[in-house]
Amino acid sequence: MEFTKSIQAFQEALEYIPGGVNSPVRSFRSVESDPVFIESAQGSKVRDIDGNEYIDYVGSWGPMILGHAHPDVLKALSETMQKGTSFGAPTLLETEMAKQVRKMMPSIESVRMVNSGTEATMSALRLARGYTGRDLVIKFEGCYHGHNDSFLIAAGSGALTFGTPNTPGVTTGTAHDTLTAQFNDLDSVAAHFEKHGDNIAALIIEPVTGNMGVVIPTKEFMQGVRDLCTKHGALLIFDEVMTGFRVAKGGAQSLLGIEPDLTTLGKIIGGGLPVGAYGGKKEIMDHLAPQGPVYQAGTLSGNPLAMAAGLTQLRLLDNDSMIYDDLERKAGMLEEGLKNNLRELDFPAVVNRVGSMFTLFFTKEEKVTSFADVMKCDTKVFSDYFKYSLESGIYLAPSQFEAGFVSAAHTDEDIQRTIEASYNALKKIKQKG
Ligand SMILES: Cc1ncc(COP(=O)(O)O)c(C=O)c1O
Ligand SMILES: N[C@H](C=O)CCC(=O)O
Repeated sequence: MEFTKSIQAFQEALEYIPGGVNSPVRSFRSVESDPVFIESAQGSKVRDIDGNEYIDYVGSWGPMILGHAHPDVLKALSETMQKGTSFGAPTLLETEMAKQVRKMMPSIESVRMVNSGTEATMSALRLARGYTGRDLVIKFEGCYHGHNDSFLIAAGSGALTFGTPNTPGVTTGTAHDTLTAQFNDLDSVAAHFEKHGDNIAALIIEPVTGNMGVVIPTKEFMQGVRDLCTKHGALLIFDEVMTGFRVAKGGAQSLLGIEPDLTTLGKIIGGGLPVGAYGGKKEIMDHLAPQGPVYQAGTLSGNPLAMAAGLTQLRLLDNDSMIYDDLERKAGMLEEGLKNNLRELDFPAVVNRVGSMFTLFFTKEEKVTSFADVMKCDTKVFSDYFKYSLESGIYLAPSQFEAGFVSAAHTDEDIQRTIEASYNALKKIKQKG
């Protein structure tokens, strides 16, 4: 494969954009390469500016559950834009979106639209603080909730990939108000509640993690977390920016059978446009301005183009009775194929998957159920695996600490090609020794 144009484009971008990218995870720095520049995408494939085509498992980091450039989403966008692109005034589309969200995720009685997942979690935390009159928040090591100061403490995703889980620029005071606990370790949560129970406003969690790779919670852990929040009067916030409408139609909360007090959303809800949302019980949401005293606003919030794309995507997901079964079947086929490869080649690694989210962890451990397990992964092996995959036309997230996404547009042939490419990549790594 030729990457000449991408290499040149990156050199130029470095001159004008910090690190050459508008979000750190897009850089291939942690896998010691230059990023490929994408020109177009269709269905399950992305194409770079050198003309190379890849089967895409990044899916714009989650939103593209129907695949790229879905004709219905494009049609909704093109029809909506003829009427104007932003009004800064209420539209019917916003209420339609709120109704659709409540239908698919009934714990969300009332929802406020924002422009990113980061805005959603930032606003949900402010609301939780305003509602409870308390200051502290519990988050989990390795979980990522966007780049708000309060959550860039022991953060996952790019912050973990690039070795800055506690980024400079966050004040000591802010960091002091964030308590960290261990995923799948209820004692670590209980200890905080015992010590600070009457000043904890909220506990925020990725109910299935994606930002340290896919780690699955035990039922006891999640129920225990719910019970501790209820007992101590703290709000339970499920950050479903990644898992919402992804792991199931009703998100991780429907899979786990646990109702959070607030939910944050993003990615899929925008159909590929910049959107976030947060919602929950009306009684809590009514503390937001103008109804209540907690202030949060946005010039472009509920933007008609974003609403049109997101609503179209959500309705397609809601109305197709087979779509989640089909995602499960294809992602299951991929999981089985990857596991067979590992067995055949006697290659130490673990595949974690929930619905259409998966991670292949390069570790000698039997299971990956905690942040400590994730930290034992061999990122050097991942780096080789990533590069061999890319060269054979498979586009993965350039970090061990991320999830891969299967979309409705992936075909069985795409999955088979991916399994073969994975086998070849593992074999090359073994031969290299
Ligand atoms: C679970 C989770 N929360 C929050 C965010 C932040 O969303 P955004 O990148 O849209 O700000 C992300 C992704 O970046 C995420 O995966
Ligand atoms: N892991 C992040 C979100 O899920 C990746 C997206 C980004 O930060 O650009």
